Amino acid sequence: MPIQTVNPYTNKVVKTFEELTDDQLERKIAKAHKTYQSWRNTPLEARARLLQKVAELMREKKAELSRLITLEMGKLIAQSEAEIEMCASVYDYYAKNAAEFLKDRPMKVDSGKAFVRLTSTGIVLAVEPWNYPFNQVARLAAPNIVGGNVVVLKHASNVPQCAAMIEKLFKQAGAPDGVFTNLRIAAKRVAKLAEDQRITGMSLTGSEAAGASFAEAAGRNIKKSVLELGGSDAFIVLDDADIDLAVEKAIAGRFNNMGQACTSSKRLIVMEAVANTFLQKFKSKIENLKVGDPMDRAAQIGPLSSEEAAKKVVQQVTESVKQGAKILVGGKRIDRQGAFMEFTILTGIKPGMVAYDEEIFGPVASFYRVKTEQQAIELANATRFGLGGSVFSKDVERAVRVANQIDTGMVFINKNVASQPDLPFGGTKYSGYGRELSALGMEEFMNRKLIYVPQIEP
Ligand SMILES: O=CCCCC(=O)O
Repeated sequence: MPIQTVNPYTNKVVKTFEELTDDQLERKIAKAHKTYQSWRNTPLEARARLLQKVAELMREKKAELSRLITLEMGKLIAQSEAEIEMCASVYDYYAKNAAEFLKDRPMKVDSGKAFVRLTSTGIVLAVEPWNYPFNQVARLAAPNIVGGNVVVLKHASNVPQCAAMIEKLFKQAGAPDGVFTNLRIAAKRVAKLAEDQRITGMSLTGSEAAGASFAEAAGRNIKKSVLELGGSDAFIVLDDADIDLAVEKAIAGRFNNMGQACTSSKRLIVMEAVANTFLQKFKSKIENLKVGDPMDRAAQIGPLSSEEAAKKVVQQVTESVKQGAKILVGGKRIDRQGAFMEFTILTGIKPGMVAYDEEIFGPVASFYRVKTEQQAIELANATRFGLGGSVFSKDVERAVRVANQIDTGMVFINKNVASQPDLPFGGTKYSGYGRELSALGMEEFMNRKLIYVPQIEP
């Protein structure tokens, strides 16, 4: 994959970038390593101030940064702005809470004194995806940098300008060279980086296949890794749900970012008693939306991230239809230039069909009817993925009881899954392991060091 900006609204190449040579790469890692020696000893207050400054700059430059996201991966401009706001709140959150999260943890011991202290470990390698090109980076960079680690980023090859901009923001905020470093390299060079002893932790958000080879490289080198991979989140609507609320959240959950999120509400599982009402309202809200330039605030449907992405999603739909699924709405490319496809609802999906077995990373809602709560739970769990899920019911205790039986890392009640800085984010099963955000995200690449002072007998 060339490292280049291709505008998915036009499918035109905007700019192509050279990869770093091996020498350049080595110089950047050496610099990051050298900087780590001083950064780890820089007072926490100064590290927190850096994050605050990054947050401020992001808000100041919101219009420019949002346009870059939209240019490179096609997100509707208002959603790009929301990403930048969210991202600034992640930097703020860790700036404000790091001192609390890093407090020594006293241990109960029979004699003497013992505590666990979180200490930094070195360079953390972040391999990040294009779908939230600023926010995915923030969730790894903020807790690690404030914790005293330094970060090197291998970003997706289709968002090189976003990647360069994040490095620039850190510099403008006053970060010493090497605290945050953008590595413009191809994915195939990551395995070699895993062998580098200066790199002490590795985090990847991406596909299951990329995660497996990344974890293998980390494992061979006895390195801690965190994986945030795909998902097939169930969006369960129980028979006592507020249907208008459920419809509103299902639209956001499935179609925000053109359905290109690991936590998109990919499977709508609705109890028979309310299924027709839900489906009719859901369908009516996605018909007759305005298709257009994602830079134009009036557009409601923009392009997918690339021509290949749009082709793949339409092909998954076509294959599912050949296998017996039905298209209720959409299902096709939109007849215009750019990586466009229609918002789609699929019904009649059965095990063995592509739509049942694979993650569909685009604007396709898979609709299922179930008769009972138990069937909803079983269907929700009938996937290799275990990232998130939602349960809708006016009876919160009932919803929590259902949530408790869903095998995922996160379940939201009466809300679509969406990250926020103070909630842990991550999955189980083939969706990966480890957590980002909240206090848990702060610990992944820190050393939980025991310090024990025995009682010296006089
Ligand atoms: O692909 C992962 C998307 C995460 C979306 C979020 O941060 O809510």
